[in-house]
Amino acid sequence: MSIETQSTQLINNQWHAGLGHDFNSINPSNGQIIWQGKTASKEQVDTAVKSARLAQLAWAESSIENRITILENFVAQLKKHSEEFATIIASETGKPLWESRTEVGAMAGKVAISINAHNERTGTTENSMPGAKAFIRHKPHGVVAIFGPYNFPGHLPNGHIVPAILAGNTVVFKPSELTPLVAQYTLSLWLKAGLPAGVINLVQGEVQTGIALASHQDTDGLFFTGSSNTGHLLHKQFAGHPGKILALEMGGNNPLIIKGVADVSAAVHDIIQSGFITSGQRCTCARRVFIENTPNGDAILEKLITATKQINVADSFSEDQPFMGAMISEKAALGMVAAQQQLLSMGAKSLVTLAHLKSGTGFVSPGIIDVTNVADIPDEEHFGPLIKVYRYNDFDSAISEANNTSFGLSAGLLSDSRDDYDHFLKRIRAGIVNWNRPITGASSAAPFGGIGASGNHRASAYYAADYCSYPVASVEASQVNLPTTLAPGLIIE
Ligand SMILES: NC(=O)c1ccc[n+]([C@@H]2O[C@H](COP(=O)([O-])OP(=O)(O)OC[C@H]3O[C@@H](n4cnc5c(N)ncnc54)[C@H](O)[C@@H]3O)[C@@H](O)[C@H]2O)c1
Ligand SMILES: O=CCC[C@H](NC(=O)CCC(=O)O)C(=O)O
Repeated sequence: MSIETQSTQLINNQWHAGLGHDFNSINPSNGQIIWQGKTASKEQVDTAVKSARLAQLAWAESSIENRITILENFVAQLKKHSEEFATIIASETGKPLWESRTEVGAMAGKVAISINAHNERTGTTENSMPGAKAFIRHKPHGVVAIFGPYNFPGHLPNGHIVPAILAGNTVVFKPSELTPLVAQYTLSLWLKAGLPAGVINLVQGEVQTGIALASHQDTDGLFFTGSSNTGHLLHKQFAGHPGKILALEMGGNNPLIIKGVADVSAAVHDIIQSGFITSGQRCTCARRVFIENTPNGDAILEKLITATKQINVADSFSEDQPFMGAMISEKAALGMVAAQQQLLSMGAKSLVTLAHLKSGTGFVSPGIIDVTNVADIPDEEHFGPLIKVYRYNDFDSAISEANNTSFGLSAGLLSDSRDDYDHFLKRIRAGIVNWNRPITGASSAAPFGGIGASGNHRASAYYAADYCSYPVASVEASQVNLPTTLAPGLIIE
C-alpha cells in the first residue's frame, strides 16, 4: 500500500498537497500508517468551490448521453481495478476482503440504478394543451458539497456523487478523515474515466476542513452521510438558508423484534447478520433486539449466544475469511467497551462480553447484553457489535418500546405470522421495515432514508435523484397569440 504525501487534494483535476496540518490514516488491523498527508486549507476549499462553479454550466449543458458515458467509464474502471480497490478499502477500514469486494460491487451497480432513477423521477414530460405545450423538466442545483462517512467510504459518498453529477451538478467532496486513501483512489478512477476538470473536486481533512466547506457561501447544497450529531450541527448551520438543498443521511438506534419463529437457526442467522455485520458499523445495524419471554425465545437466545461466541473475528486478509474484521480504530473499539461498561453499571447483564482483542488495533469480539430490567437506557447509537436484548411478554409493549427512540432508520420483525407482521408494519416508525430478513443490506434500487433523528426526509439511494435537481414547469408556444375574447376590462386594439 502506497503512502501518499503529495497527491491528496484534487482541484480542477490537478493533484495538490494539502496546505493545512498533517494527518494520517491507520490500518486498524495492525496499527500501521497507510496514508499521510496534510489537510486542505480554507483557501484550498475556496479554490475547490470556485473550480466546481467554473465547470458547472458546461457540465450541465453537456448532453445527458455525455454524462452517462463518463459514469459508464467509471464503472469500467471500478471493474478493471476492483481487486486493488477492495484491498484498499479492507486495509483502511478493517473490513474483511470479501465484504470490501461487495462494496466495490455496490459502487459499480449504483450507476445503472441512478440512471433509471434519474429518468423515472426527474426526467422530462410533455403534455399538449390548447395552443401550447406543457413541459416538466428538472435542472441541477449547481455546486454541491458532499460529505462521506468512514464505514462505507466508497459506496456511500458514491451514492451522492453519481446522481449529483448525472443531474448536471458539480461537486466538492469531503471524505471522512479516517478513510482518505479510499477517497483518493476513488478520484483516481474518476480521472481515468475521463472526468472533465472541476466536476468532482476532493478536499481532504478533518472537522476544520469540513466546517470550511459546509459554511462556504457559494455552494448550492450539501449532501451528508454521517452521524446524527454532525447532521444536526449542519442542519442548524443551514437554518436560514432554505434556498440551499440539504440532504442528511444519519444514524439509527434500530430495533429488531423476534416473535414465534420455529426455525431457531434461521432466526439466529438474521439477528447476527443484523447486529454484527461490518463489526456493527452499519447505520442499519440492529442495536436493540426484543425476544419474547417464551421457550421459543429462550431457545433463540441460547443459540444466539452460542453462535455469537463462535463468530470468526480476524484480519481482513486472513485465508480463512472472518465474518468480522477490525473496527475502524482502536478509539472506536475502546468506545464500545466503555458503552458496554456504562450499561453494566446501570444494572444490565452481560450474556456475551464485548472485548477489545488486541492493543493498538480495532479488533473487538461481538457482545450481547440484557437490558430488560434497566431503566433509562440512553437513546443513542452504539456504533459497534453490541446487541442490547430486551425480553418481553406483550407484543404491543415491545413495539411501543421499539418506537421509544428519537431515531427511525431501520426496523424488523422475525415471526412466522403474517398477521403479526401486518400489525407491526402499521405501528413501527422507520424508513426501512423488513420481515424475516436482516435489517442490514438495503437495496440501492429502493429509497434509503430514515425519519426522526435519522434524516431530514431526503431519502437517498433510489430517491437520491429527488434532491439532485429541482423541477421546472413550462408552458410553451411558438409565438404570442392575442385571444379572441379578452378578459373583462381589457381593451387591446
Ligand atoms: N443513513 C445513512 O445512510 C448512513 C450511512 C452510513 C453511516 N451513517 C452514520 O454515520 C456515522 C458513522 O460515520 P462517521 O463517524 O464518519 O460520521 P461523522 O458524522 O463523524 O462524519 C461524517 C462526515 O462529516 C464530517 N464532519 C464531522 N464533523 C463535522 C462538522 N462539525 N462540520 C462539518 N463536517 C463534519 C466528517 O469529517 C465526515 O466527512 C454513524 O452514525 C452511522 O449511523 C449513516
Ligand atoms: O451504513 C449504512 C447502511 C449501509 C447499507 N445501506 C445501503 O447500502 C443503502 C443502499 C444505498 O445507499 O445504495 C445497509 O443497509 O447495510
